[in-house]
Amino acid sequence: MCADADPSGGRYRRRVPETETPNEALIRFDGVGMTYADGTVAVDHLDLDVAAHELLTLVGPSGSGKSTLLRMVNRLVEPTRGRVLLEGEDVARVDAARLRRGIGYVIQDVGLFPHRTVAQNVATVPGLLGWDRRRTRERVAELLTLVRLDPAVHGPRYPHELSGGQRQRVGVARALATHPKVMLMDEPFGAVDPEGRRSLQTEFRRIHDELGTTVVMVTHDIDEAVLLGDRVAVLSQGGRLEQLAPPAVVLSRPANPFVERFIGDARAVKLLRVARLARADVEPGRADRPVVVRVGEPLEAAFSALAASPEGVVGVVDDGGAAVGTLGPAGLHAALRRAVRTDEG
Ligand SMILES: Nc1ncnc2c1ncn2[C@@H]1O[C@H](COP(=O)(O)OP(=O)(O)OP(=O)(O)O)[C@@H](O)[C@H]1O
Repeated sequence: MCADADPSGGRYRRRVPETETPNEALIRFDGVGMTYADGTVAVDHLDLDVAAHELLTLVGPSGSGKSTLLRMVNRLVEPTRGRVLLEGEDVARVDAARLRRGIGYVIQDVGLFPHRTVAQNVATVPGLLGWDRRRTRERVAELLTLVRLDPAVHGPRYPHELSGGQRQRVGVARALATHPKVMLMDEPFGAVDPEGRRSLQTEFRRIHDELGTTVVMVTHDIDEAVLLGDRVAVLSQGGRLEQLAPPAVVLSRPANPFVERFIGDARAVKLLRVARLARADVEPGRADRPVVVRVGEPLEAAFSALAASPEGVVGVVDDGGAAVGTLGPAGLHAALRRAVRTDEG
């Protein structure tokens, strides 16, 4: 399949190094189930593959088993049936401490050590692994810069001297310290106010695109799930997988009434936000129009620009600002159709 036929708009595939098989499963939930000691069936029976470099969001109402599933990967929960394979290896056979050192884990309130500075917090796992001071210091500075904190200013501070959003950034930096292949995130931005949350989400997406770390993220917020995920897994009670698909497909073709209800209102608006303009949608030529949109921008921007254009045509430029061509209503329609196309259907 060529990149333009990819329902994620090429976002995911572009990040996969060419030497790797794009759809190789890094994490496999193989017939997993979890019944807690009091008889609660959190997850009944679930099969699910997470591809290398993918950002998979697990979304569903409270009690649908999202955290239980996530915690099976780093063995904070041992499934009562089935197995979880990480790079083909049953995690139950891997020493738990070693397993966890290789997996980043970010939770809602971060769990930073209050009496250690930001820099010391980020250096926690490198310290456990015996990295020398210089290597650790360089890595800490690199990571704080990556999450847009200033190592000189924020590094020496204590967690209580930061805002909630900044603490969450430190949590992300700490989880990335040892270049983990996998990041598990449980409502990572849940405690942050809505405005800070949106900028953290955008930045986390950028970091993910840059690093290509495989991420499984739990959220109960469908907007967050479709904004961030390469694919979205919608769960209901008992860890039942109601739909697993790229965001544009979930939004345009919910698998059943449960998913439709869970998405709620404004599906079309959400779809315009997650689907992105690709070169294939553009009429090649000069972008000599007063209103201009960029390849890769959400279709929402193209839609607004078209609505504002008296002629119903806007210019399109690439990332570097070079002219690519023009976009009219037919191109926008084609872009939407491409976004919602799916191999399964
Ligand atoms: N240690 C436990 N003992 C007994 N039941 C538990 C335990 N942990 C979770 N559960 C139950 O398992 C079910 C799934 O819980 P889980 O935390 O995985 O759901 P969730 O989808 O992450 O929910 P939330 O969005 O509220 O965090 C719930 O009914 C919960 O009460």
